[in-house]
Amino acid sequence: MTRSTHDKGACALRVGRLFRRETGLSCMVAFDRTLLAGPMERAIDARRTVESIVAARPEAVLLSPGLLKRCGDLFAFRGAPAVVVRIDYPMVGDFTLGGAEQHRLIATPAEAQALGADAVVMCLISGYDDPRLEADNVEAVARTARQCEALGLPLIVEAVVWGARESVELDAGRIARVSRIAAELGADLIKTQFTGCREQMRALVESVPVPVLVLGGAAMNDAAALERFTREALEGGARGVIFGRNAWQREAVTLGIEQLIDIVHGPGP
Ligand SMILES: O=C(CO)COP(=O)(O)O
Repeated sequence: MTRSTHDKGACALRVGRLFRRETGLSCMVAFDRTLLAGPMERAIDARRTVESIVAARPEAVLLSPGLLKRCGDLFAFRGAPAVVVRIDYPMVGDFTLGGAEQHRLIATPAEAQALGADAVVMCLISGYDDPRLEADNVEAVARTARQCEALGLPLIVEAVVWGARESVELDAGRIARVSRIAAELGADLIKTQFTGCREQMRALVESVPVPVLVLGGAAMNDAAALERFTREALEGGARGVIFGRNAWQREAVTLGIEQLIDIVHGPGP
């Protein structure tokens, strides 16, 4: 078997493990915001938050490299969620450095895999104030995709319209554009924004040749609104969700995530 055949198979195998067999969908929890924001409400004791997330058994949990080092043992049992590691540091929006946008890699795919990663995440951001940053970001995604291919490690690209040049209003066309670019650069999965419109999600999904997951954004604090948002995205063809604050900032973290899992997959037997 040639190396490339083997690696393509390894990546497909690992991508498949991120989805529930019965539904073909995935409910992931992103607990990586504190990498950029520092301590946050309901995430002061990071290990406790990870414990509460893992107890709900989502398909995967997204963590920073440092938190995986401190909390990896919480995933060391059969049937535990997969571990996805963020390997970049996007300084945009609230996270600019002294007001200036930047983007940096913080680990290689091989380093993340050595920590126990089943997949890695990095951003492709459309809308930096300085367009050269977008070019650098494109190059970093492409280089990382080639490294992931050599390891058979899935690359999830968070393809988003975020930077200083973008308006706050979500633009479905621009989101679809950056998602397609991410897939063409070599992403195995896309994590992107959802405008709330099923038809716009359908158009995006049809134009992107890899599975699409939607991110959650700021906590809605409204279970019905969150359910509606999730259902519309899935009806639009999204293969799942990867929610952060709308998962771990809920009042009862484990129960809230269990409810989210039921929305995605339907109630258990
Ligand atoms: O995109 C995310 C960070 O990876 C998810 O976090 P939020 O849902 O809290 O925005």
